[in-house]
Amino acid sequence: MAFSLISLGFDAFFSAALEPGYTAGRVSRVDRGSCDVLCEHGERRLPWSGTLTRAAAQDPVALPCVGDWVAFDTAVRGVLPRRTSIVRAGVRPGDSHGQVLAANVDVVCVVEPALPEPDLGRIERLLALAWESGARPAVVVTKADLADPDGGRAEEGVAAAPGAEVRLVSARTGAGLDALRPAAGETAVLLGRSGAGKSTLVNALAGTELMATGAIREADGRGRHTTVHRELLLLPGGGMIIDTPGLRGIGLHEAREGLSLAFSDVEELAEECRFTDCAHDGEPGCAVLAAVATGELPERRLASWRKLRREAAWSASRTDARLRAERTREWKIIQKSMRGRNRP
Ligand SMILES: Nc1nc2c(ncn2[C@@H]2O[C@H](COP(=O)(O)OP(=O)(O)OP(=O)(O)O)[C@@H](O)[C@H]2O)c(=O)[nH]1
Ligand SMILES: [Zn+2]
Repeated sequence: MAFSLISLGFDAFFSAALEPGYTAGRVSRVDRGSCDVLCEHGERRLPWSGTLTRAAAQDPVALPCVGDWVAFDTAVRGVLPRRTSIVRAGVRPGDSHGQVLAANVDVVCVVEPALPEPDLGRIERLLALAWESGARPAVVVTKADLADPDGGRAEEGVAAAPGAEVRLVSARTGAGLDALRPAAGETAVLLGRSGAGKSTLVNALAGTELMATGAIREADGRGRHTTVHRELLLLPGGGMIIDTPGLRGIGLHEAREGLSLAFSDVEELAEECRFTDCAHDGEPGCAVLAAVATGELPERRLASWRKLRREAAWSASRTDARLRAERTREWKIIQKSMRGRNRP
């Protein structure tokens, strides 16, 4: 099956970056050393080129990830600039590079089940990641059929997500599903813990089409619901969705801007503090603590903001240390070559 690039979300932003002689395609899935690419010729499995492998040795962020637009011939030559990218902190110890979870998505859905009760701290963490990505964030509370009919927790969920859409859905009853469907040419990604109901949601949105995929998967023994790969899927109606395996211990990576947006209510309060460098730690005239005292700002949320800010600052300091080391190394190489040149 051939794909029209426009229906996959290709536009002038990407075509401007495509060098002549290469074909453009969208990465639907990544494996070790190769990826599946959707393009005008259908679906292709392509290896990395040598140049790409070398670039990735310097910075793993150069490798294609699901949702990327790539330039290829017989191999993937390069990744086109990402319009949006969801970046988590590196997973290996001592890793100061980020890991790109998905690229060029329009909507990031933070998926959290209604039961057991939604983990507001996890929602806030993933929302910071979502805001930082440049895409539209949304909170999707799944398994609405199991939720308390009074919906008290859903309101708390809304308070934890200022500026983001909050949607209550049930894959079981179909409630709220249609509002979730990405528009034609748009891409949504689902982020959330294992068991949150992401794959069930994808199946419900895909209807019969993906059930066939499920059957194919059963035939190759991979099982139907075990999401082990991030994968870009085409939905009826022309939208695309990226299902991800449940994320455990997702760390923030340079998420300062994302945190400001995810905690815009706290930051707005902080602007009202008497001292511009107020640490909200008992200083006189602190608007943040005043809001906690009146109950306007939940104490839990303030604690969550502090924790995530510390984490983001730590990750940024690691990146700064790496950049300094790289700069020193480059400087030494330059000095060495200059010394060589000056020698008689
Ligand atoms: N009652 C109810 N159960 C649901 C609903 N959606 C999902 N479930 C159940 O929740 C469990 C987990 O759903 P999955 O879709 O596999 O969760 P996941 O987020 O994809 O998990 P990973 O693939 O491991 O990341 C399954 O037993 C589903 O049947 C819903 O709307 N209502
Ligand atoms: Zn203050």
